[in-house]
Amino acid sequence: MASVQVSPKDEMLARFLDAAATGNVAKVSAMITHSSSLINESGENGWTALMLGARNGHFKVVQTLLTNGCDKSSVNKSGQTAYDIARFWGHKHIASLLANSRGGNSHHLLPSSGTEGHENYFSREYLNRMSEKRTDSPWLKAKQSSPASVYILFFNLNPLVTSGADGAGESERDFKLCKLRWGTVKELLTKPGTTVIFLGVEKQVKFASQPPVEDEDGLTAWFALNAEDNPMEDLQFPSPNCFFLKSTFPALLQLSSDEAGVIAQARSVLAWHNRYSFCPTCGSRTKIDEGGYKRTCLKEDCRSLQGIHNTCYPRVDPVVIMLVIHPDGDQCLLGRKKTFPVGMYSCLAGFIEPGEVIEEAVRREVEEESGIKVGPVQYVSSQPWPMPSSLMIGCLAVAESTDIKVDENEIEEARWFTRQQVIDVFTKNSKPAFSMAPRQAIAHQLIKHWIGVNANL
Ligand SMILES: NC(=O)c1ccc[n+]([C@@H]2O[C@H](COP(=O)([O-])OP(=O)(O)OC[C@H]3O[C@@H](n4cnc5c(N)ncnc54)[C@H](O)[C@@H]3O)[C@@H](O)[C@H]2O)c1
Ligand SMILES: [Mg+2]
Ligand SMILES: [Mg+2]
Ligand SMILES: [Mg+2]
Ligand SMILES: [Zn+2]
Repeated sequence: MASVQVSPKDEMLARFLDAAATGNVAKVSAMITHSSSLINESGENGWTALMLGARNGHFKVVQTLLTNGCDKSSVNKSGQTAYDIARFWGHKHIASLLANSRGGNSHHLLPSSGTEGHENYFSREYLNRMSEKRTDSPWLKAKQSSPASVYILFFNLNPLVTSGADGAGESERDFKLCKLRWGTVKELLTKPGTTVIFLGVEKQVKFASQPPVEDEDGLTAWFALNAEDNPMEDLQFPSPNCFFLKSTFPALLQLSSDEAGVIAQARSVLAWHNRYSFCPTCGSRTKIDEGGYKRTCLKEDCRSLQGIHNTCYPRVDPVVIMLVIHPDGDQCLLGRKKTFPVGMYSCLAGFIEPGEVIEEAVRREVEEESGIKVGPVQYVSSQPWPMPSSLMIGCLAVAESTDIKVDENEIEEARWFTRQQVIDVFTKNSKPAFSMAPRQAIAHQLIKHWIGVNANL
């Protein structure tokens, strides 16, 4: 009996399809490098390598084929695409990968809701900054000595606060800013190491504790002071319960929303003065201008006096912080730094570099820290983080790969957590898989946003 002749071409195709069906990524990759036309060839019943990889749940095979330009739209003799097959067999993240790479769009994994209504801790603008008044010296001078003006005091960049809750641990307390009057701080204002900045005027509502003193123009100005030496001995404080916060974190997270916003502004500007004592261009002495919003070099021929220079103004360091969503849409990537409390995981974050847009910074930082490649990025909300002057730019992002490889210099571990594990942490349903950053951190709000929007929590 004559045996059926198999051509070398058919034999190669059979080996290629078998490699895809059994998840042999190395072989698939090697064969398409050697013979690129194989990639879209079909065998029995019109099944391509992509369909076989999708059928058997081989994510990396599918990914390799897609990366090498495989046609995702081909159908088998039953009219199914690789995407249909992956869905039918329940390989959700392969289906997502295929769906996303159809036209390269995985935006459907991102919530379509707007970002209005997001208010993060440290974000509330309680004061009207009135920047136009910063150059109005007579107005500023009058406001400084007005009995209606409010002073908040810092020592070592820690605010003077009062706390009602006796005996409670520092982290559970509700701190309130001590609002001082000119009469109390006027001696301090004359001391050489004291920095004073104008914060703005109260928008409308006054703090209940504030005495009803008003200026003629009806504007209550706020100033912030940073003292170089501990001012406690020299000053008479209105309440014996006033004290300077000892630690910045987490104590600064225990203020009311109104006061946290004022602290974000004041602490960042004061920290800038504290750390930029001399002209960054020539090293000479500087003087403080514009209500504390500018430092001008005192050396006449300094280059920083020619034109406008960012070295003269308070700095803000933009940081991207992102919740990365798995291609299956049902998991998110969280990491932990060595310094985190045991069991705590949070969003990845990193400073934006010069010449970089937000989206690219998200992609670079995620890949640097976790090895994950990121596709679409969606802005959600932002948060000033006055330690000393970051602006956290909160985003959701969709991963295009899933294998984690952490940069151990930056983070200790990164993991995918399922939506259910995250929900369990929020609802305290069962033994949680991890602990969350505090609610005042934008990381917490980003995670909640993802869960809330997708799971109607
Ligand atoms: N609010 C939140 O929920 C939240 C969450 C995570 C991180 N953060 C803050 O985000 C910031 C950045 O995150 P990261 O540390 O992961 O960044 P990162 O991943 O970029 O790594 C930090 C390193 O970047 C370098 N760097 C570059 N520019 C810098 C700059 N302007 N200031 C300081 N270091 C700079 C330093 O070597 C530093 O060690 C941190 O300050 C952190 O406090 C806030
Ligand atoms: Mg980093
Ligand atoms: Mg980082
Ligand atoms: Mg970085
Ligand atoms: Zn100079």
